[in-house]
Amino acid sequence: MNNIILIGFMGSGKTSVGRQLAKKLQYSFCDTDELIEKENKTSVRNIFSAYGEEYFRKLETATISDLYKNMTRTVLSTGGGLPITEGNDRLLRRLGHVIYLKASQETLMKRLQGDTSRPLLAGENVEEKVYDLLQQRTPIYEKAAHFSVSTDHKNFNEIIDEIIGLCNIQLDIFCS
Ligand SMILES: Nc1ncnc2c1ncn2[C@@H]1O[C@H](COP(=O)(O)OP(=O)(O)O)[C@@H](O)[C@H]1O
Ligand SMILES: O=C(O)C1=C[C@@H](OP(=O)(O)O)[C@@H](O)[C@H](O)C1
Ligand SMILES: [Mg+2]
Repeated sequence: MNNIILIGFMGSGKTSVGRQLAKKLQYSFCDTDELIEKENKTSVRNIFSAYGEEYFRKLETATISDLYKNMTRTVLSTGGGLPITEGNDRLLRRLGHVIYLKASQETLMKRLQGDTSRPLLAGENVEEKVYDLLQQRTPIYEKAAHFSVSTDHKNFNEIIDEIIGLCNIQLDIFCS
């Protein structure tokens, strides 16, 4: 159980917090979107437009199923919709500590402003889309996670230190 899994809504900071957390812990870093893009040699946006959301969800489940074999000392950031697919919560929890990065609608709107990489938020009425998805998904994130961390008005270091505290990880500090 020496892995940390980050879940939460688009824009909650899973990818950016995960990368910095891994660096601080000297852990490996993986992001399910990045693994899928590498494996399929194209962007998440292209996969959605060419094959649809359902196909992308199958790729997500296959990706986390594969990781179980040899993932250790790793921070895994997930795509925001990954825990929504039935059964994925169980797959995530057997990989490690599952942390839900929470953010308010207001914070998310600020962080997602001008984004063009997330197909579910493309086009008009982004605020309404975020609101509806947040209503649907919040209880699922809460149920899937071992711990929740609010990210509103917090910088990356504050969030990272909170996660480390929750997972009870002892940091070895090497002075040279
Ligand atoms: N705590 C934070 N403070 C300020 N900006 C943040 C914070 N968390 C995330 N961001 C910014 O929000 C945007 C989305 O973050 P990202 O890590 O891609 O989220 P996710 O992977 O959850 O969709 C990025 O521009 C990132 O720098
Ligand atoms: O919430 C979602 O359904 C999605 C979130 C995205 O990842 P981020 O949460 O890292 O933005 C990416 O997997 C895809 O666009 C779908
Ligand atoms: Mg991400």
